[in-house]
This record gives sequence, structure tokens and C-alpha cells, in this order.
Amino acid sequence: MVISMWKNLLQTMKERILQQRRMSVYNQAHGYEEELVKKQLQQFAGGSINLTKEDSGIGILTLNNPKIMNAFTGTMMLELQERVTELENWKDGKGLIIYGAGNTFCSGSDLNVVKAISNSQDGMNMCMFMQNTLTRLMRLPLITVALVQGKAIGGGAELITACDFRLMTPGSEIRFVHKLMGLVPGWGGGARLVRIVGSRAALKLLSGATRVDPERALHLGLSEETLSSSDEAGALEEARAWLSQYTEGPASVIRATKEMVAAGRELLLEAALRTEKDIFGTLWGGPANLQALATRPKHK
Ligand SMILES: CCCC(=O)SCCNC(=O)CCNC(=O)[C@H](O)C(C)(C)COP(=O)(O)OP(=O)(O)OC[C@H]1O[C@@H](n2cnc3c(N)ncnc32)[C@H](O)[C@@H]1OP(=O)(O)O
Repeated sequence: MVISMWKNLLQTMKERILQQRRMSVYNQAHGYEEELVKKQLQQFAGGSINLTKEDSGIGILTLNNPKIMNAFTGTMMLELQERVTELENWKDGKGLIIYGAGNTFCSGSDLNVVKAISNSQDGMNMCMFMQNTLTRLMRLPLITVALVQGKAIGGGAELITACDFRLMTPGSEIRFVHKLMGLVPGWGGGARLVRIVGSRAALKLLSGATRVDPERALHLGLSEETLSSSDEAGALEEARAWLSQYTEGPASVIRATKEMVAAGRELLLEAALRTEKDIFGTLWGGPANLQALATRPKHK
């Protein structure tokens, strides 16, 4: 009995690790040693990443290091990974809002960390760690929204591109300042930005280190809407209401919809079509489908 429970536990852990590896971009085959990277990031402490999971199926992820405009310390990078793992295992989740404490989004990587790991190998390790985490965030079966108040700068601008949607508050700004730091994006924000706004607009925003205000972001399709509130509580409430238009209904259907769109976005057509068929198969004849049929709805 104990042995079989132990075997089941091992099997579950193995499946979870395999699933995370499939979701990630880098593993040992790419010379990426996650445990070593984690040990190094652990040395740069400060701030936190907090997650609350609401009964409505909406999660709220807070970047919390307001003294330095929510810049990412090493431990915040580690905590972000932990929170993403928690969200991957949240089976009732439907949506996620990411925002920054203290009325501003995030000013990228903590410059103290940037200076301390300024050799190429350490930089690449940090880049692979963050790309893995943000890719897993992007692939969550949740509809994700970045609520941009204040500034989203550098790595903060990269983080918002890992969300499905962006909402901005009046006076807020998105800015890829990498060029001014002698860099290009490294957390996957360059590749994702091209897919969101197209290569010409992305090239302008990156090579000009351009300030993007809410009006320009709307015009580029980088933001969905400019909210009317500037204060934290009001903006969060507006973001919740905006997201709830898309998360109403059974979790199984919302999650399947996001997974299908993510496959369409990332895979070649034939693979995306096969994935769509597989996802369809999980819903057809299922509880939400049968209930809808039983109530004979008309979609007037
Ligand atoms: C692949 C990842 C690439 C990266 O993310 S590299 C990092 C890119 N980010 C940056 O270079 C941001 C540098 N900071 C700034 O430009 C300005 O602080 C910023 C964000 C425009 C805000 O300007 P202001 O509104 O005038 O506020 P401020 O400068 O007085 O900042 C308030 C306090 O926050 C600190 N801070 C802001 N961003 C930081 C960061 N990334 N790392 C470390 N500390 C940071 C800033 O030094 C200031 O602290 P203090 O009051 O001087 O002690």
C-alpha cells in the first residue's frame, strides 16, 4: 500500500517535471543548469511576488518592491517562477491580472543585480531563467492581463508582452529602454513584441527606446483600453470588470479557449489544427456542453 502510494507520488512528480520542461524553452541540453542559476539569484534579496486566488477564478499577481519601482531582485525572479508553478496547478483558474504595488508597474531588472552579474555567462543564465518563466506564464491556460500604472520599463516592458492583454491607466508609460543600457531585450520581450505590434513598429519602439503613452499603445494594438482610474483600487476594479467579460462561464471552456489560441499563436498550422481537435475532444459531450444542450439556448 505504502509502496504503491510512493510510486504514484513519484509518477506525479515526474509528470509535473516533464510538463514544466515541455513548457520551458531551455533545459540541460542547452547548457542551462537551473539549480546553479537559482543559487546565484538567491544572493540578491528584496521585494516579493504575491499571488491571491479569488473565488471568481481570477488571480491577482502583485510585483511588490515599491521602493525601487518594483524592479526585479534575484529573489523576486525566483518567486515569480514559484507563483507561475502555483498557477499551472490551479485547476479552477480562469484569468490573471498582473500589477505593481505603489501605483507603478515595474522598472525592469534591479540595477544592483545587473551590475553584480555583468559578465556574459551570468547574464545569459539570468536571461534563460526569465525566458523560461515568462514562456510558462504566456502558456498558462488563463486569460492574462497586465495592468500598467506608472511605468513599465526595460524588463517590466518585457513582462507585459508575456500577457494576453494590456490595460493602461492615464499618464502611464511603456518603454523598452534596453538600447540606452547598451542591450536588447533578453526576457523574450523582443520576440513577443514583434508578434504583438509587427516588426516595423517593434523596430521603432526598440531602436528609438520610445516612450509609449496610452494613446500610442492603443493605436499600436499594444494596449486594449485606457482605464479611467489612476488609483490602484479603482484601476484594479476596472481591470477585473474588463477581464470578467472574457472569463464568465465554465473554467473548462475558458481554459480550453486560451489553450487553443496559444497553440494557434505558437504552432505551425497542422500542429495547431491537431491540438484544436484534441482540445475540442476534451469538451465535446462534457458537462458544460451537455448542460448547454439541455437548456436549448438560442444565441439571439
Ligand atoms: C533584460 C532586463 C533588462 C533590464 O530591465 S535593465 C534595467 C532597466 N531599467 C532601468 O534602467 C530603470 C532605471 N530607472 C529609471 O530610469 C528611473 O528610476 C525611472 C524608472 C524612469 C523612474 O524615475 P522616477 O520616477 O524619477 O523615480 P526615481 O528615479 O527617483 O526612482 C525611485 C527609486 O527607485 C530606484 N530604481 C528605479 N528603477 C530601478 C531599477 N531598475 N533598479 C534599481 N533601482 C531602481 C531609483 O534609483 C530610486 O531610488 P533612490 O530614491 O534613488 O534610492
